[in-house]
Amino acid sequence: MTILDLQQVTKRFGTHQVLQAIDLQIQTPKILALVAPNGSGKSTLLNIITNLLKPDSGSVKVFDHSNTDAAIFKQMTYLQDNRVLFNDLSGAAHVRLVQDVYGLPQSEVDQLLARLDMTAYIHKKVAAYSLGMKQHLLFLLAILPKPKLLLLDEPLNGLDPVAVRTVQQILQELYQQGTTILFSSHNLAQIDQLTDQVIFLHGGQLVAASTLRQDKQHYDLVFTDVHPVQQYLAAQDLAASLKQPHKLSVDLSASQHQQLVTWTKANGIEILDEEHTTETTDELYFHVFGEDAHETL
Ligand SMILES: Nc1ncnc2c1ncn2[C@@H]1O[C@H](COP(=O)(O)OP(=O)(O)OP(=O)(O)O)[C@@H](O)[C@H]1O
Repeated sequence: MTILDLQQVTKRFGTHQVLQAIDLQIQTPKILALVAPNGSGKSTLLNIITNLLKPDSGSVKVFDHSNTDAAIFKQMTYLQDNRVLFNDLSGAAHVRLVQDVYGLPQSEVDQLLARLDMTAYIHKKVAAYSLGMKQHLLFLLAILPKPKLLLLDEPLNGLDPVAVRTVQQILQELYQQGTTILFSSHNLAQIDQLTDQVIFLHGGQLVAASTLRQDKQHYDLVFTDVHPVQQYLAAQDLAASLKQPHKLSVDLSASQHQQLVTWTKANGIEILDEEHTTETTDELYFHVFGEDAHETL
C-alpha cells in the first residue's frame, strides 16, 4: 500500500504557477520535512493533499484512495494554522469534538493534556490563548486520533524550547508506532533534530535533500603537495579553497572523490589527512535557494 501518492500535481493562482508537476510517493513510514522560503507553496501543497484545495491538474492518493474519499480522514489528520480554531469555544470543547468523532477514551486525552502541560488553560476560551497555547491545542487535536498519516504546517511555530522538545518526542514516538509525518518548518536546526529526510520546494518542484547530500559532500584534505592538486581541481571546474599551506576544502561527489584519489596516486601525491562532513539542512537550504532565500526567511 502506498501511503501518499502525488502525480503531476499543478496549481496556479492567477499568473503565479505555485506548484509545477509535483510527484511525491511515500511507500514506508517516515518523518519528512517540507522546506522552502515564505510564499513558496508549502501550505498550498498540504491543502491540496488534504483536499481543502483542488489542484489544477494531477492526482492525490492517500492509502491508495483518492483524497476526495472522506474515509481517508479516519487515518489522516492535518495541523493547519490557528485560524481554524473557534475563538468562542474552549480548548476542551475542541477536544470533545475530536473525541466524539473518533471515539477516544478520556484517559488518553487526559494523559496528553498533562504531557503537553495544557490542563491549566484547556477550559479557557481560545480567544484568551497565546500563540503557543493555540499551537499546543492544534497539535493535540491533530495527534489525538493517532493518525497513520500526520500532516503538520509549521507545528513548532511559537513553541518555547521545552514544548518543542515535548512535541519532537511525541512525533518520534508516533513515527516509531508506524505514523508517517509530513511537516513544514522554517527552523532548520529543529528539522535536523527530528529527521534527515528533507524535501525542498523550489520553483514549484520538489527536490529531495538526500539526492543533494548523496551528490556532494564537503571534504577537508591535506596533501603532501597541494599545488598540482589545485591545478587538477581547477581543470575539473571544482572550486577548492586553500585553508592551510597543505590543506584544501572542496565539495565533491563520491565519483569525483574517487577520481581525485586515483589521480593523486598516479601522480605520486599522498593524502595525509581527510575529513568529510555531510551538509546540514541549513547549508543545503542556501545551496538550493541561494542568498535570495535569506531575505525571505
Ligand atoms: N487563495 C489564494 N489566492 C491567491 N494566491 C494565493 C492563495 N493561496 C496562496 N496564494 C499564493 O500562493 C503562494 C504560495 O502560498 P503558500 O501559503 O502555499 O506558501 P507557503 O510556502 O506556505 O508560505 P509561508 O512559509 O509563508 O507559510 C504565495 O505567493 C501566496 O500568495
